[in-house]
Amino acid sequence: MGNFSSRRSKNEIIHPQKRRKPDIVDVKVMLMGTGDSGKSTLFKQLKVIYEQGYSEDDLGKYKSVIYYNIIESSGILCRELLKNKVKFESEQNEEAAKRIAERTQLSSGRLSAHHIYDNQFATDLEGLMEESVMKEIFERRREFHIFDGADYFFKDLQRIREPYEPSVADILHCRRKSTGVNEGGFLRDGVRFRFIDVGGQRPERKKWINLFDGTNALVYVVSLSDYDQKCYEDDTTNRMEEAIDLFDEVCNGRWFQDKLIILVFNKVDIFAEKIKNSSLNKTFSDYYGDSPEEALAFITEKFLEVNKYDPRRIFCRYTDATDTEQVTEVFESSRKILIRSVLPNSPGSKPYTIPLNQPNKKTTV
Ligand SMILES: Nc1nc2c(ncn2[C@@H]2O[C@H](COP(=O)(O)OP(=O)(O)OP(=O)(O)O)[C@@H](O)[C@H]2O)c(=O)[nH]1
Ligand SMILES: [Mg+2]
Repeated sequence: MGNFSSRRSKNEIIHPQKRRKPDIVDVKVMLMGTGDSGKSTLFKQLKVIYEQGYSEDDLGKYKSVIYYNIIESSGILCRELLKNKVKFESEQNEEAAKRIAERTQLSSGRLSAHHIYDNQFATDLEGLMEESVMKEIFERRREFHIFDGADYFFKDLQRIREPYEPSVADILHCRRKSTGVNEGGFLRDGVRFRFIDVGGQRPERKKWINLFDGTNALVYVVSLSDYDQKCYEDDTTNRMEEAIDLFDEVCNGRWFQDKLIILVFNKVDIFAEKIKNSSLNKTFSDYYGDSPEEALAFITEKFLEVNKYDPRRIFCRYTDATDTEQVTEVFESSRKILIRSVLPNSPGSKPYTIPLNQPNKKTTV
């Protein structure tokens, strides 16, 4: 084995002060929450906001994810229509639904997305989206665990026909369930922020504990639109109740008792639409309010009240993870809170003063 230092001549010795790199402080942040809450969407926004964004090459890689999202969702809806023997407006539409149901069967899983999503498929689906029974079932899509980006893509099917190049907005709306660990971040003012994005579905949570070492803060992501939906995993447990239980477990567990916690209430856009027609009282019988603001405050309180430790260390933020402007505001205010927490002696640092339940100003419901 070579001895590297012995090879260095006297002339090469660098003055220690010149050699010293500026101190960089690492801040490790875990992004956690139940499945589908929007963790990876926020994670993708880090690249848009703090890095060089998505290159054409990066965008192209999402093409098959987007096709699979549409294939899977349209298959579920068509099979449901056929199972219920609904009356289509035309025989042509019924035939189209049968073709889609067949081509999206699990046995077609061996075919590539591009192979399934051919011209015939695109024409069938575009035609079906004008069919009234399809429109009706599409309104009920969340009962069948259709991903939240479906509305965005199904309204724009013609653009997705070949030759199709995904946009950044497409990347933010598509859905790929996380099964491993995504790690990324950025360097700002001598602080390297490392964000860890994990899978939130039940089997994925078993892996979380292996990642906690050295964590400085937790960003717990809640999907506000979950309040009237059942879990993908068992189709019986209410999603928001599961998110509250999981938050209880995590924030009171030994790893995060003394850590900074930022609760990000996500999907404000879907929540704002949904709350007009679906009362929170169906899920929480102790809710008696009737405005969206009251509903939001109630949900916030439901999460905060499980915390058994110093309540001032939990900060709440409200956002739509697909909206870069809103997410920038959330990340920037979180970055400041993190710096104050991790580097308490940094210039301009102040003790925590942000009161509980104070939504970030720009976000309205
Ligand atoms: N409309 C809307 N859609 C959102 C929002 N946040 C996330 N989505 C969509 O919700 C779906 C799921 O988001 P993900 O970021 O993949 O969820 P996740 O928490 O990473 O899920 P797992 O990896 O399974 O734990 C995607 O289709 C996103 O585009 C939001 O605030 N508004
Ligand atoms: Mg994910």
